[in-house]
Amino acid sequence: MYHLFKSIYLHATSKEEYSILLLGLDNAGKTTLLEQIKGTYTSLNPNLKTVPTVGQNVATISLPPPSPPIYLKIWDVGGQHSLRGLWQSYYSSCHAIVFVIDSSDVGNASLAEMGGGGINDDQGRLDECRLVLESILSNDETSGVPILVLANKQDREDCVEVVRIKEGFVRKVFEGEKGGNVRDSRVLPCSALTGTGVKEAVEWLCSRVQWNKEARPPVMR
Ligand SMILES: Nc1nc2c(ncn2[C@@H]2O[C@H](COP(=O)(O)OP(=O)(O)OP(=O)(O)O)[C@@H](O)[C@H]2O)c(=O)[nH]1
Ligand SMILES: [Mg+2]
Repeated sequence: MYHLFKSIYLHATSKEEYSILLLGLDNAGKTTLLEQIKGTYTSLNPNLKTVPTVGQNVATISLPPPSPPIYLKIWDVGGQHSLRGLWQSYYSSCHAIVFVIDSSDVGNASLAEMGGGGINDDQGRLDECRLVLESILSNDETSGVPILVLANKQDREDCVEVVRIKEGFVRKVFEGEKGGNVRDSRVLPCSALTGTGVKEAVEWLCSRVQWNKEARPPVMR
């Protein structure tokens, strides 16, 4: 009887917790995004003066009503080339991935012919971004995991607009050979620095991890 009451009590008082993994090239804005999310959903002061991440940062948030009472545990990992090998150790336990792109560093001219840029094209880091996104999508352990692509730094004058990133880059990667399985995905604009688009991103994640909960069940906390 004790055990029955205990399990009823635990069920009534615990919340579902989902892990969200922030990935993307170094300098994309992952840590700034995590800080902005902390500032929006917790009483902690955001520190927007970031330094390159070596290792990981983590924050747990819950959304105010009418959002469902769940926790999102958000993992921010370093994006430098030498640190990307660590990413896969997070794949099997994450419930959604956010791929952050620096929209001012993907080369405006070359988006129309992704990967085929001539010598004078301003490629930015488009090719590197494509290879990294492809390697995430083609990993078996991310199969079926919802992916949100954030076209970050939309506050910058030299940014490429979200529709170009979506049509000229993301769609091609998802539909390409290394696109992996069909999965829930979305491309949204944001500015981690100013906070524009951050709530929309978190709300999308919140709904998608719950839709996918039979495939990737939450941890109870
Ligand atoms: N203008 C603008 N700058 C941004 C934005 N997001 C991040 N930055 C700047 O971009 C630089 C890198 O941001 P970080 O958040 O440290 O980048 P990161 O993705 O965590 O980088 P790593 O830790 O090396 O993987 C910092 O100077 C940020 O202030 C944004 O939305 N707009
Ligand atoms: Mg960082």
